[in-house]
Amino acid sequence: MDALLDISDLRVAFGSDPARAIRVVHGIDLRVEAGEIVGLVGESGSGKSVSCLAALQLAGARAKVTGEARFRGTSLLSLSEREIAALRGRAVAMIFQDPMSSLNPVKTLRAQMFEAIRLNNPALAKASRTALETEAARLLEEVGIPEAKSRLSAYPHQLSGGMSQRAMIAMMLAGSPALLIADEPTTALDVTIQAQILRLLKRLRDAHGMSIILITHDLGVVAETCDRVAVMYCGRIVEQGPVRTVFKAPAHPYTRGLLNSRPRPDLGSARLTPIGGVVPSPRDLPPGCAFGPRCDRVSDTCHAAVPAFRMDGDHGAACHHQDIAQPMAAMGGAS
Ligand SMILES: Nc1ncnc2c1ncn2[C@@H]1O[C@H](COP(=O)(O)OP(=O)(O)OP(=O)(O)O)[C@@H](O)[C@H]1O
Ligand code: NI
Repeated sequence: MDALLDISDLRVAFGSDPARAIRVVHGIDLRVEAGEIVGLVGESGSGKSVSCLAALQLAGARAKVTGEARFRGTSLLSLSEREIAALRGRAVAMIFQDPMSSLNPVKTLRAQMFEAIRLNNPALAKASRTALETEAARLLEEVGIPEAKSRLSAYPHQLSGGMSQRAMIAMMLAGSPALLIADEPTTALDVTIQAQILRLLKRLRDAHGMSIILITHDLGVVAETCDRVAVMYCGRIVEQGPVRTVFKAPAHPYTRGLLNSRPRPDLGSARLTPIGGVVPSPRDLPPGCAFGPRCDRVSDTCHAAVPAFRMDGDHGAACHHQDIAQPMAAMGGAS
């Protein structure tokens, strides 16, 4: 059966002159099944956002995108602007880190909810004010905004960060999307609110069978929320698999590094071991494996060739030394 979303060999470069274009995504493969929550992790600049934006034709006019991104079998990259615009919001929705910047500061929640409903729910495109009001209140209640009807007159600045993100999620639900791409949706929120929003996303998946791609820096968020995880480094997916498997027995040294550097309040900050070195710039990638210069297992082979991605069952990695994959016994797995 077709996956809900099937990205294959997706490449993104920026710049109009092909000879001088900066290549930032180097051929990624990612499948998302119906009802699945897939985490996309990696340090800043690894290409998480650009990959998702490119698949939806949102990477901007300067982006040169090749490869394939199929949604329910339809090739997204070959849709016309009108066709993809119709799909965005309805079948596929995106939410971002800073809900405040996505909300219009001079419009009430009511006006913005009505707009989202009219635009993304064809059945209510010409609905009466009463019908829109009922639907807006229903959506706000679904995302856990109490006394929804009375909140509709609020302006964005009257909502807390958590409430704003809930409101954004309510607007996105107006179109009943099958896939939600959530780009760092909780990074700007404090820990308690973050946990509430993540629980909300899981509840929406359970209630509607919605698939979610959750972009995050935070492996704790992945462990809590995701079924599968894909780890990106310098524009490539270097490891992917079920969250449990990847946390218990990471096959790529970069994944092991991320797991080791994850803050573990239970162990005290003394256990924090950051990955040495810095992420190379996409203008200046090292030859061979891009993680080579930071890797404790690096060998001549690593500098000579980019390692191919090898899948073993449902878990795979791109490392010349992945046979050295070791259980993360000391980490306690995905608790
Ligand atoms: N419009 C653009 N023009 C040129 N380069 C871009 C553009 N957008 C992104 N990039 C570059 O593409 C690379 C990947 O960026 P991207 O935003 O996808 O990273 P990310 O993994 O989402 O990081 P973060 O965690 O910081 O959001 C970066 O080197 C970035 O500078
Ligand atoms: Ni990003």
